[in-house]
Amino acid sequence: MAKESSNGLSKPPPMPSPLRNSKFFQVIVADNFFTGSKDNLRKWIGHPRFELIRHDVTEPLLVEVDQIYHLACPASPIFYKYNPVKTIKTNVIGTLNMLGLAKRVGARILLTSTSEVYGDPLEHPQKEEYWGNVNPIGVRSCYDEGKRVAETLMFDYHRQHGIEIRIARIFNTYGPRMNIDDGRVVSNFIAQALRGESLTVQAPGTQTRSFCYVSDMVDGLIRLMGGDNTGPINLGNPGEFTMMELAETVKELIDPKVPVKIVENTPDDPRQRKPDITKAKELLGWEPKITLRQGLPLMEEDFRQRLGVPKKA
Ligand SMILES: O=c1ccn([C@@H]2O[C@H](COP(=O)(O)OP(=O)(O)O[C@H]3OC[C@@H](O)[C@H](O)[C@H]3O)[C@@H](O)[C@H]2O)c(=O)[nH]1
Repeated sequence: MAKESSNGLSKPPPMPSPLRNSKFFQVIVADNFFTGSKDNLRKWIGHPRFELIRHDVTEPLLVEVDQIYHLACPASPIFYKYNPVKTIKTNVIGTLNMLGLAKRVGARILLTSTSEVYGDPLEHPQKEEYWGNVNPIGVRSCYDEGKRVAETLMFDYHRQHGIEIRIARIFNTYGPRMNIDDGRVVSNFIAQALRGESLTVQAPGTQTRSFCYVSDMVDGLIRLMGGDNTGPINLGNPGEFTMMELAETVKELIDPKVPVKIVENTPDDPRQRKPDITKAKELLGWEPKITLRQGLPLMEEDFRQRLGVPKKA
């Protein structure tokens, strides 16, 4: 049972799943493949302790598990805005279904929430105690309000039913095997530079983000799941860059000749984001190891292979 709960626990948890005592890990992946790809799972398909189910979390899922990583929801703004009703359904109905599953089988459940719960933040860097500055009727709200409701549901199930919960607030994350057309800034710039196209910096270019390499993120999520703290805990790399700086770094790495083009932005774009990761350091012993300058070349290599662009001699 979680030792730390900021809001007090009213009920003991359901009997923990007996699967906790099993000798081997088995992994079941459920994905509707709206943004995910089977190709990324190729090496596990056919493994005796791996199972892949085409499933949409907006429908109930009946499986026997002892840990649930509830990662479902498109995370790129262009994808989550594409079908906003579906996005909020995924966050509300999907989270209810996953919590229902956790309750039925006595599993611990981890939600990947987001830095977007802080909205366009008025505090910088963002601490977990900050309640955020979110527009409830904006075009991003299907995602940021969706994730805020998902956090609420997690805590309500924790307080009312004793479910063991973990919440991570993930900041912008990148790495190999990311969808080339994901639409987020790191994958866009790398793909554009490799194709010799202009890097599309959305105006004004002074807005900032903090970029976390995928293996650091996965390490943080596993520590959070295995630890004693409910969260929410920020997981992100505190290195902060303007989009113009990111474009210059990608140019320098891949092709100094590609131009930078300032393009139109949407009015909802947050101006700054940087995690305060004191909690993750203290409670999980976690901090990112891979800097942006170390992570970008690893992603470049993977994108080169997939785009068929050889390295210049
Ligand atoms: O081609 C592009 C794409 C994006 N951008 C800019 O880059 C910045 C970052 O945008 P991204 O699309 O990568 O995503 P955001 O950082 O806004 O949100 C993301 O970060 C937090 C995650 O939890 C969310 O899943 C995701 O929404 C924005 O200021 C955007 O205007 C560009 O300058 N050019």
